[in-house]
Amino acid sequence: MIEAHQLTKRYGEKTAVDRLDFTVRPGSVTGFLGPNGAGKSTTMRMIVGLDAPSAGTVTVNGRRYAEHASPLQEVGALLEAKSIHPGRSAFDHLMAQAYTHGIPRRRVDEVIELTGLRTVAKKRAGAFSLGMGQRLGIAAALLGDPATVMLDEPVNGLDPEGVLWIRNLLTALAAEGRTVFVSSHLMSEVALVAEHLIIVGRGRLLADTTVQELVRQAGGDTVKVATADPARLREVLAGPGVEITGRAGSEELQVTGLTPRSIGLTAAEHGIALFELTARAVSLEEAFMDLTRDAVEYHGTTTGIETPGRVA
Ligand SMILES: Nc1ncnc2c1ncn2[C@@H]1O[C@H](COP(=O)(O)OP(=O)(O)OP(=O)(O)O)[C@@H](O)[C@H]1O
Repeated sequence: MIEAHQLTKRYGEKTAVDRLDFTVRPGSVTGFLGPNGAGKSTTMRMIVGLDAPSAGTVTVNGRRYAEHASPLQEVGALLEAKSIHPGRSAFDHLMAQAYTHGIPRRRVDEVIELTGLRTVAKKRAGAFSLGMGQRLGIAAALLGDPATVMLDEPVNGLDPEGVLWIRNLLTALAAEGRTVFVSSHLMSEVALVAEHLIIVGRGRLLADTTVQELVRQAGGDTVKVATADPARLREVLAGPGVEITGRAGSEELQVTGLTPRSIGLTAAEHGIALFELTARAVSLEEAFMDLTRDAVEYHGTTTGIETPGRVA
């Protein structure tokens, strides 16, 4: 479990992390999302004591990282800046870490197996591909068999096979009851593994939510219906929990609270012809962009490319 209370980091004038409050719980994957520069890496560095908070606190399993007798057994982290000796083999790198933390050799063999590094374990880490280097970083993070696993942008630059491997690994670690905290600036990627989402922008907490809830808040699932008689269709569809909008004079209606199937059946019952019946799920990417639009530091200036607006 990771708990942040009013966590703040200032670099001179710049507030990189601004009074963050959040809890990351065991047993599921929590996505840590935000545009570039939102403060994700800084927050993660503070979690493992690599940066000191300017104010507030963050604890792992109830204590600050530095207060744990065996921190590697509490939290395993893959952060962006890696410190792997390029001349050393993957095995030697892991052994060196294990040795300094009182971890048995058996565990080194286990993490090598778990991360699929067996065939390259004796090769120089400096000659590793990005994907192999990432696996080695994850092997190191898992060395202490930690209850909490934290990965900063783990799929950056990986090929589809590597992305899939990490996705499955994260799901498996959470299923074992671990706390899994993973950062990304891509909603589509996180939505595939995470249940819980912590979204930040310019250092501030923008949302502490679930994937489902975010979709619902963003307008849920809307059905677009086109008919020659929108006024009558409105009448027959009206009911509790049903919301219908549409511009005056337009053949198009936007309906929430009904499935395309029930709209089609009701229209048929009343002899109303439909020209179009399209389910339009609000994409998570759109919901995320809506939420973070004001927090993006650098907007492109290309005209004519716009994010599709939300359906009211
Ligand atoms: N050591 C530092 N000195 C000064 N400013 C810093 C330092 N580290 C980070 N920052 C600034 O703090 C802000 C947050 O940076 P951080 O790297 O935590 O964001 P991020 O969400 O991880 O972004 P990205 O997705 O690009 O990695 C940025 O504006 C960054 O420039």
